[in-house]
Amino acid sequence: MNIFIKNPSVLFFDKEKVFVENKDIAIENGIIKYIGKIPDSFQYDKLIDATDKLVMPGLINTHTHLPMSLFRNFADDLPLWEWLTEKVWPIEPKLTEEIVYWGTLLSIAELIMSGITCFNDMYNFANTVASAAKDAKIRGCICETLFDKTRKHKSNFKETRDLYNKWHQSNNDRIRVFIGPHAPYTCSPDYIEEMLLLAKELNTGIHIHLSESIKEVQDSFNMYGKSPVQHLYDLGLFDVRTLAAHCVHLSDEDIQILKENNVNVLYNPVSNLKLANGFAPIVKMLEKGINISLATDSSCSNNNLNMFEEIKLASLLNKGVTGDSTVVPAKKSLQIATINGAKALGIDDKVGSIEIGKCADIILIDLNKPHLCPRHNLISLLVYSVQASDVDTVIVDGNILMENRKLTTIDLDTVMKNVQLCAEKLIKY
Ligand SMILES: CSC[C@H]1O[C@@H](n2cnc3c(O)ncnc32)[C@H](O)[C@@H]1O
Ligand SMILES: [Zn+2]
Repeated sequence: MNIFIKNPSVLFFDKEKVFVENKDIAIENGIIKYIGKIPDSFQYDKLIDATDKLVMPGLINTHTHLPMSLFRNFADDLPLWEWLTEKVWPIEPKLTEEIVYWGTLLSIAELIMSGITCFNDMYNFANTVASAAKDAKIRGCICETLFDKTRKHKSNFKETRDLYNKWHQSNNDRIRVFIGPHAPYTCSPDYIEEMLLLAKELNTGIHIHLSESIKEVQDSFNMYGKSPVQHLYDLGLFDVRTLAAHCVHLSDEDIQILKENNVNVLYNPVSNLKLANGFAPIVKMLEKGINISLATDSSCSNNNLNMFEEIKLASLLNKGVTGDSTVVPAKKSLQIATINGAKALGIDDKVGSIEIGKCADIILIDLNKPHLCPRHNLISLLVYSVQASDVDTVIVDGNILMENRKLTTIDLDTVMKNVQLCAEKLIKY
């Protein structure tokens, strides 16, 4: 389908410059074909009048556990270890493919409705997560979580290999597959080394939780005599593309290792606050030139998938923590939520910014709202004033997934009904 977006304000990135200009956009077969003057010869199937709308790259949520929408508001006000071992891990063995499918689809509806066009998920039943992503036509990276400690059975690599063979670069390259060691504290060194070999063989990356809590760091020193970052570095894990979620408790030496090894840090400000894990040293890492991207974590530790909350918090929290109101300015938060996510996932040649030749993964924000008036500065407006419900239209790979806030690929009433039934089956009140 060819789409003509007429008269929008458009958010552009040019290296470190972030700016808004009024330019028409033409999309041909999923690709941004023209920006600005559209040739009279351009034939389109769909005209979108974007007067009073702002077009920006779709948000990229780089660390999710999508099926955990089923556990929303089920385990709150607990520290990470109790949250995992007393509430979440006891209930996860009751999940089935069907339950996971509905939970994932609910999360995907929430992603689309808050302007997220791409996710990076870590969960079991990754095949089912991929099926839901395929059905909804959203872009996403998946991995089957691998544990060999704290679980009865060591997960084998067959599932990951099958997942890779079935899904990697499938659906017009909307779906990619990573290797998913859960964390340094749930995977033994030998097991991590085997995963590294697999990642090298399959030429893909690693998605892992890292240095999330003080307990994790203390346990690592007790067990290995070194920090979790140093431990993974010594195992050679950072030889492949690594996406490390959280990275809250880091020494200066850890930060240097992350920088020297091009580790991508997936920043989860709300989840880090809610589980009382603390504040990741984002300003220090940005100063070093580490690629920071943004994420929500799961609906069980957040308790939603609203990236606009994370964007605002990324700016506010780091000002509060450092006592410096100039750090993580609005434009930086917008980069962290879009192009930096694409860089982390290795797809910045395809998505993450509005550029000719890139895939049309874009969202339209309705500016005709009282809390968005007057419009002094559209970049500040996007970070400090916009709400997820202001997202009007969402396009992924040239497919319209939401128009005037109506989902086109998901029957939301059916999904919500099924999720409620599944949640009642899982959790007896
Ligand atoms: C079974 S797949 C993924 C695994 O990770 C657990 N999880 C969710 N959020 C976090 C987090 O913030 N830190 C560590 N582990 C987390 C989830 O419950 C699953 O068991
Ligand atoms: Zn997580």
